[in-house]
Amino acid sequence: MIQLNGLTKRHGDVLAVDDLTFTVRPGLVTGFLGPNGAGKTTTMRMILGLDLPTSGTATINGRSHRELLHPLRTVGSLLEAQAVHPRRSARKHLLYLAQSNDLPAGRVSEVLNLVGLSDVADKKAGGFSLGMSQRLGIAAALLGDPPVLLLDEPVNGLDPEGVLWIRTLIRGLAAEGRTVLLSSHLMNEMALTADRLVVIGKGRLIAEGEIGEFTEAGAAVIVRTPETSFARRLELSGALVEVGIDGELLVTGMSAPDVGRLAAAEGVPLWELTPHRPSLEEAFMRLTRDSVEFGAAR
Ligand SMILES: Nc1ncnc2c1ncn2[C@@H]1O[C@H](COP(=O)(O)OP(=O)(O)OP(=O)(O)O)[C@@H](O)[C@H]1O
Repeated sequence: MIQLNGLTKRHGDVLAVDDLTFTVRPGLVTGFLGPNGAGKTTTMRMILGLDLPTSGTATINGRSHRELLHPLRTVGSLLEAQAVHPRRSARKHLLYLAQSNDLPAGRVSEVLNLVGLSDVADKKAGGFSLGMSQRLGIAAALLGDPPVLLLDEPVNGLDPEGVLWIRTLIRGLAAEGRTVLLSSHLMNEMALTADRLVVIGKGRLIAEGEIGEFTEAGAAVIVRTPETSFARRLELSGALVEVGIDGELLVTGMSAPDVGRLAAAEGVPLWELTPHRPSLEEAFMRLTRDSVEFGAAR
């Protein structure tokens, strides 16, 4: 389990992370989302003891990272910037990590096999493609067989086969009871991989919950009718109505059957009555539209 309590990080004038409190539970994949500059990497770096909080705490299974005797046995991580010596082979890199964490050398071959790098294990890591480097990073994260994993943009640079591979791997790790915190900008991928979401913007918590709750919250009914006064009639019955660019009504707060019943009772002809559930991407854009650091003018 990962627990954040009032976690805050200030870089000069920038409040990169602002009083974050949330829990990442075991046995689930928790997606960590936010627009560019929201503070995701800074939060992960503080959980991993790479940045010191200005205030607040981050603990992994009840301890701060610096209290962990053999960190790789408790938490594995993949951060965007990979620190691998370019002239060192994948195997040597992992052996070095294993030694410094008192892990058996035999574990190195196991993780190389698990990530599909056995054939290139003795090649210099400097010549690896982005996808191979990601796989090496994942091998390092899994080296200590840790109960907690933090993965920042793990599908970066992977081809479709690699993306499917990592999705299956991550889901399997959570199914084994591990705690997995995963950040990604790819919403479709997140929708397929995560069970829960934590969304932040400008360093602050915006929302958290089961993935289905995010799309349910934005559920609407698309209505087309030649009767322009029907929008007002819907509002008088408690619905919220937005008019789309083609004149269609986007109705929230009322189910499709109730819209249909009201139309029938009023004798209003309907040309369309379609329940609409937003994609995770639409739900995310709606949630974070006030927290985008570098957005296009609207
Ligand atoms: N070392 C630093 N010095 C000054 N400002 C920093 C530093 N690190 C991060 N920031 C600022 O803190 C904020 C949060 O950055 P962070 O990289 O954590 O966001 P992010 O959500 O990971 O973004 P992205 O999705 O673009 O990777 C940004 O405004 C960033 O410019």
